[in-house]
Amino acid sequence: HWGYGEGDGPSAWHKNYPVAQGSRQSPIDIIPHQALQDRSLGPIVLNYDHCTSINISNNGHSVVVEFDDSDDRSVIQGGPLDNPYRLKQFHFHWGGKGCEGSEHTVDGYGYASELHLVHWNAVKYCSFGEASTAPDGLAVLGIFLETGDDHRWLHMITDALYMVKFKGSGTEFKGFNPKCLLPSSLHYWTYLGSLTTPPLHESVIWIVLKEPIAVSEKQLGKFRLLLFTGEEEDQRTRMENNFRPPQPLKGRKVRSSN
Ligand SMILES: NS(=O)(=O)c1cccc(NC(=O)NCCCCO)c1
Ligand SMILES: [Zn+2]
Repeated sequence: HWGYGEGDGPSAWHKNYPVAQGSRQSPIDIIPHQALQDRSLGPIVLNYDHCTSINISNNGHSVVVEFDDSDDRSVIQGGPLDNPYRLKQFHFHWGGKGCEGSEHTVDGYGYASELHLVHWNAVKYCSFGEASTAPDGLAVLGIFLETGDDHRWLHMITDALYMVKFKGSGTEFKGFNPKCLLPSSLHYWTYLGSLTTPPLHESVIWIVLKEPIAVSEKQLGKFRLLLFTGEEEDQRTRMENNFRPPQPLKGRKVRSSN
């Protein structure tokens, strides 16, 4: 199976997932000065009000909060999107120390972590699974986390992490609205890319917010108490550095909201 270690990490994924060397892989290094200012790009609109979080779990690659996606209560629309896309889950990628851990980089610089809010096109497709293989099937909102002051709401997640320490563990997690994790500005970069983990489907319209949110080193440290391994395994491997490095742009254009 795939992972982030020596033998099973990002440089080995192409063996089982040849699309790893495809033409629209993610993440990428975003170079702001090369992004195209596109005045036709409207604002991102997030309707997370009647948010329907269900559970939080450790899938052996990250910590994931899943949502009830049986209707259009929690959607993202506008910006580069032709339809509303339904919120399915969010998860994080992080490093082992300060300066690296995000998947996208900006002018070659990484952030300590990156939050991915994953949405699917329920107008055109019947399930997340079907959408995840379609070129316009998914929309992922990426938010950078930098170390600084305590984040006033992130504790709601970090306080639950001890309950999902082991791969395969999960617990109820109701009433969490991810709107509280957004920065003040919704200015963004957008480009066509892929899932950043196997199966690496080239099905994602990426929307990466320019403004990071601040979280404390203490809060980030709690993510590193999670394990890649299950309770029954004797090998206890700390969950950290679960990020894929930037992939070749291969001629793609990155657009910038104004
Ligand atoms: N990291 S990401 O590109 O936002 C992303 C979004 C949605 C799904 C995935 N990857 C997967 O679902 N991989 C399937 C296996 C993971 C759980 O075992 C990655
Ligand atoms: Zn992700």
